[in-house]
Amino acid sequence: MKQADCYDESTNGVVVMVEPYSQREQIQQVVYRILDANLDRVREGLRIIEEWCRFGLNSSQLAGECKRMRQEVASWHTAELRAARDTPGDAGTELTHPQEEQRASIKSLLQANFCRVEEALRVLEEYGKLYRPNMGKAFKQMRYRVYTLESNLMGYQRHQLLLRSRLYLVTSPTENLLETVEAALKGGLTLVQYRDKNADDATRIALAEKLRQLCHSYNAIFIINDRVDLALAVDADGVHLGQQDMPIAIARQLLGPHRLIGRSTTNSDEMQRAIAEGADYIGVGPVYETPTKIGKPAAGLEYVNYAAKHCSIPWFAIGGIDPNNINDVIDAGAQRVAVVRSIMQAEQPTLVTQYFLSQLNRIQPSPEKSYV
Ligand SMILES: Cc1ncc(COP(=O)(O)OP(=O)(O)O)c(N)n1
Ligand SMILES: Cc1nc(C(=O)O)sc1CCOP(=O)(O)O
Ligand SMILES: [Mg+2]
Repeated sequence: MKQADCYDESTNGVVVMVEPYSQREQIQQVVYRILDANLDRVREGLRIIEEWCRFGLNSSQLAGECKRMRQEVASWHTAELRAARDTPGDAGTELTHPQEEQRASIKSLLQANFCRVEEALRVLEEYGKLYRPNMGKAFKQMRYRVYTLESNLMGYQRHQLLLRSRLYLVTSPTENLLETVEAALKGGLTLVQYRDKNADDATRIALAEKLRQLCHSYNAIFIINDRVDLALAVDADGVHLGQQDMPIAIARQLLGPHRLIGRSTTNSDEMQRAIAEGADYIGVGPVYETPTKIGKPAAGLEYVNYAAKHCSIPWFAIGGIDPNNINDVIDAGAQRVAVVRSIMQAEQPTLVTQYFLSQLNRIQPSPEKSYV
């Protein structure tokens, strides 16, 4: 109705007959309500994402992009759209999905809100065409900006976590793989690589899916050893490639700019090539000879020392590192280490993880050198 329904206090109970909306006007009101609700939805979702960019990632660039989009959305939220709001009459306000009540991680919280924003933008794009000639186009463009923001944010987030990660667990096949990895995650581990040289692909995919979920529920990075196709299949955070594995340039083409690529290196030439080819991190080793990689001669603490002086990207000393020699490796200049047996074969993986981290966290983080 355009005026008070039937009873109006201002007329002391005198019934005022009002002219009903025409069918066309009723439809217009519905469109206004849809636009009003979805403009709010986009702004709320962007605000939730913006808070993480600002306080969680300290990224004024990503937070600024969220803010600019919120302001643009606000400029479309006219008084007539707001006036159409009818919250008590909205049949959708009580509909919630059980997953809205619970979020497993920051990643799933962000993904849920990106999804909400993108859906609402699509609604604004379609119904907006009925309201203003250029509204559909404006929200289509914004939807693409949000896709770009999502991809940048997820990539940035991964990279930040890589920079903060001091300990890297490379798994070996065992019956209680998930339990052992979870125990290490409970000890504060933030970087895991799934490595199994012998399992068939079906087994690898099934285990990798479970490991990815587990790692992400602890806000840890999940990497696949050797296989770019498996990394894509299970939506891993990246891949680790040795000198005989796929060239980095091809892996980058397949994985896109935001997933991580690690490379094994044994000497300064391999290190410098890996950096030039765009690796996100390198393995530096074997520091000591190890039964986990039979036949690979030790590169020794000298190479660790070289990496400490010359490596411009995050690097992990690997090979034969255990609680007894970790301090020698640290003294040679390592700030990050990768281990297999020390955690996979530990009786108490949580305690061993905590011990490694306690030693590694004693070192002041020095920025990666900007020269090689
Ligand atoms: C962190 C890390 N560093 C080195 C390796 C070894 O990779 P590669 O040389 O390809 O040997 P395999 O692991 O495939 O046997 C690694 N996996 N992780
Ligand atoms: C998988 C691997 N790569 C290495 C390299 O130097 O490239 S050493 C290594 C095995 C490390 O196992 P552990 O911690 O049990 O010694
Ligand atoms: Mg390999």
